[in-house]
Formats: sequence, C-alpha cells, structure tokens
Amino acid sequence: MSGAIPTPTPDTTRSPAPGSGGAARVRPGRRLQGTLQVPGDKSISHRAAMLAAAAGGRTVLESYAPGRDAASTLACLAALGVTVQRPDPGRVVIDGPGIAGWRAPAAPLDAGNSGTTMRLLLGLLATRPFRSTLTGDASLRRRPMGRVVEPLRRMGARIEGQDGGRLAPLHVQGGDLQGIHHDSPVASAQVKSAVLLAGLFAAGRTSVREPALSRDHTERMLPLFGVPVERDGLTVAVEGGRPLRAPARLVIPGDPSAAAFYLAAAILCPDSRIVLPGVGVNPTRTGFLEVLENMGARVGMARQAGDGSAGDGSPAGEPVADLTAETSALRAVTIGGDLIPRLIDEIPILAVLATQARGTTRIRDAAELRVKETDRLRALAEELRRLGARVDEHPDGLDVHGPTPLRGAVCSARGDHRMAMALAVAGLVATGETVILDASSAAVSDPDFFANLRRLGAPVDGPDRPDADEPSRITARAPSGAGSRPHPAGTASGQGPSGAPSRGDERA
Ligand SMILES: O=C(O)C1=C[C@@H](OP(=O)(O)O)[C@@H](O)[C@H](O)C1
Ligand SMILES: C=C(OP(=O)(O)O)C(=O)O
Repeated sequence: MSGAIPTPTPDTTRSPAPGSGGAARVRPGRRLQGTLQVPGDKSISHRAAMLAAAAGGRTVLESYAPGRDAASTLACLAALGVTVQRPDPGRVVIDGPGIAGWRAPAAPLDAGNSGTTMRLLLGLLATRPFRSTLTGDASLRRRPMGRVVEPLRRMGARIEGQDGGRLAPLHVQGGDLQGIHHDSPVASAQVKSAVLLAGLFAAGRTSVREPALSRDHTERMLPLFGVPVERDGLTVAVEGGRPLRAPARLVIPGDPSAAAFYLAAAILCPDSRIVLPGVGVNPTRTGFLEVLENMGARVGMARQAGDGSAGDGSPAGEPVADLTAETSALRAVTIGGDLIPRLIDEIPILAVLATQARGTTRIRDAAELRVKETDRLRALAEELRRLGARVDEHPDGLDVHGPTPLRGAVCSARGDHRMAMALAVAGLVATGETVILDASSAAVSDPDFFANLRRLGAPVDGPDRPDADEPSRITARAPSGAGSRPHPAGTASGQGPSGAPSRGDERA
C-alpha cells in the first residue's frame, strides 16, 4: 500500500477575473428535474470521422460530438484535403477520398487539447508517404506520445519529436509499414487504436495485446467499414490492405462520460430525478454505472433493442440505453484493477460523489490520470480540499473520506474539461457560492454543460457558448423509450471484461 502524498498549501491568492468569461458561479442545488439529450460520444465521433475520411465515399455522421476535441479532428482531416461539411451542429458529412487521396498538409495539424485526435491520427499518418506535423495546446504537448511512437516506429514509420519523440510536436514521414504484434504495457484505447489504424494500411497482420480491456469502439466500428477484426481474449488483430467502405450513415450514441456529470448532479441534489435518453452503454464504458449501483445510488438503465453487434441494425455497432438517476444516499466503495479503464474519465466525478458517501472511498491503479489534460489526481486532491473535502493523494489514486459538508470557495478547473464539470457538481452540494475558474474548458467535451445544468434547475451561471440557451435540447416529460436522438438499437451485455490489472506508470 502506498503512502499518502502531502499537498502544498492551496494558492488562495487567485480570484476570478471580474467579468471573465471563463468562470462559472454555482450555488446549492435542489430539485433537478427533466429529460436531457447528452452530447454524442466523443470517442466514437473521432473514430467515425477518421475512418470515414480514410474510406472511399460519403458518410453522414448523425449526433456528432459537439465539443472542441471532436472539432479538432474534423479540422485536421480538412487540412489533409478531405471534404468535411457540417450542415447543422449535429450532422457531419464526410466525402472520403480514400486514404490514398489524403494530401500533405500545408501547415502543422493542430489537435488542440485532444489526446485521441493526436494519437489516432498519428497511426493513420504513419502510413502516408508524405511528411506531416502534429501539434496541440500546452497540455497536449506535455502528454506522453512515446507509447504510440514506439510501436509505429517498429512498423517502419519515421517519427521525430521533442524528447526523442516522446512529446509533441511530432513530425512523421510515413510510408510502407509492416504489420507487428504490440504488447501494450498500458490499457489504453488510444494506443490500441493507433496501432490498429496503422495496421489497416500495413503489410500483413497487426495485433495488439493490452493488459486489461479498454474501450473497444474501434474494434466495433471497423466491421461497419468492411474490415473484419479478430479478437482472442485481450488480443485484437487486423489484416492490412483491405479497402475501407463508407457505411453511408452512422448514428453516434450519447456519451456516457458526459452523462456521468448530470447523473451525479441528480444523485447529490435533494428531490431530483432526471432522464437521459439514448446513452451508449458499451460494457467497456459502463464501469461508472456499476460503481454507482455499488454505492447505493438510485440509477436506472432501460436498454433499447439489439445488442449493438454489426448487422443487427445498430449503426455505430454500439448498445444504447435510457438512463435515469434520483436523489440517493451513498456509501463508500473501493475501486481498482480492470475496472479502471472502464471508468477512466469518470474518476473526477466519482471523487466528488465520494465526498458525500458514508466511509472512505479508495481509488487505486489509476496513475494514468496523472497524464490526462492535467494531473487529475493532484488536481482533484487540491481543488476538492479547497471546498472542504477530506482527500488523501496516493501515487496511483485517492482516498476520499465522507460524508463531508462542502463549502463554497474559489477553485480552478486547471484547463481540464472534466475538472470543470466535476467542480461544478461539487458546487451544487457546497454551501454558499462556488466559483470555478477556467470553467470554459468544459466546452472541450460538452459546450452546453452549464446551460443544460441550468435547464435542469441548477443555480449555475455560465460560461456558455452564445447559442447555449436555445431550448430544444430539454423537455420536462419522461421519455417514451426513445429520445429525439436517432438511436442505434442495442442492449448491453452487462458482462464486465476481465484481464490483468492495468498499469498506469508509463510516462514515455
Ligand atoms: O480512445 C479514446 O477515445 C479514449 C481513451 C482514453 O484514453 P487512453 O487511451 O489514453 O486511456 C480516454 O481517457 C480518452 O478520454 C478517450
Ligand atoms: C482524456 C480525455 O480525452 P483525450 O485523451 O482525448 O484528450 C478526456 O476526454 O477525458
């Protein structure tokens, strides 16, 4: 068992810049009610756009993720000569020239804040016979890229970058790659996907083994583009050289990682009940829902028809459900091991829930959080303590002691969208006013987050995007089983994956 890490004294000198568009103000919440369409899944949107661009023919993507990360992927594809149109905010039309039609970009490709954009696109660019540069914002330029550069170099790609290619900007000169087997030391869907995407255009077979199952959206989507994928336990493989066929239309399910913040808000605020129709419930993403149940939360999942497998009519190959959450008393839980990759992006909001749960919640095997948009373990420990929470930081996790009354204070999202949203939910259970600096970073994944919270009845002020008050996304009625999103049909198996514990200690 690792020892707790002491935290430096909080910086109390920071205060919100007057009139700053980047801050949010949150007061105690009660009676959150309504039905809310969550944004389209960010992970699935990145993959759908990249595969559509690499295929020949037109693909229409419905309910494409609205945030800045998914927009970064579209901008990079357009810079590679792919025709990308967005006739309305939820719909993206991609006329794929086939990957052979991609052209050397005139300027560095900017992945912004998006790790998924940089790592997955690097896999595809490694197969192109031209030189390109991938860069990103200051946060992304600190995140480890060696984990994808190393296997791609072994396949034959020439990649240079800061710190020997461990950090962006990355310069890639691709060409004829050879398929490899990659034993990934980290349970990362980005690593797995980058290598498999390169493998699509490499000679022979490419396989990846991961230490625990990470999200499997790439594997589910490839057959929809005409490429079979073989799975044997924790190993997944593709044969190179098969042309990608555009599937005409893909419907992106609601994002369970975005849903998590609204579910948590309803669970924590008195007299609340909300409904989220059409949320993806792929078992590699539902760890959070399982933990909520173990904490005693009143959450419901009404699965839609089909199992999400290719050919059953579910356009993105993903199971979908309508989720509900009600005000609940919570008890502490211990989480770690194989569960971590299945709720990796939900740990910030789980830590907030844990402040209100009876007992000590222990989170372990989660050192990967230190290499996300910010060091999320450090950020959670320090920012939640500002609100009065009792949190011990460990090298690979947190202990959160609850229940602890929170009090409003000035805290910072540190440029991390998931921190912004987690702190906003914490503010709803804190006394007085909570000010969240840098809250506009929520737009990286959910630009309507603050407006949506307000529509559910939460006393929250901005920052909102200019059109965030258009009223079409929320109604007061319960769903009839299908929301306004065109749903992929499907049900979750509810079966958790198994495998060796994930390792989060890699920094390369
Ligand atoms: O493949 C993806 O779409 C993602 C994989 C995860 O990252 P890692 O693969 O680095 O664990 C996750 O944290 C990220 O938000 C999205
Ligand atoms: C880690 C995340 O995304 P990415 O790695 O794509 O930046 C996230 O969305 O929480």
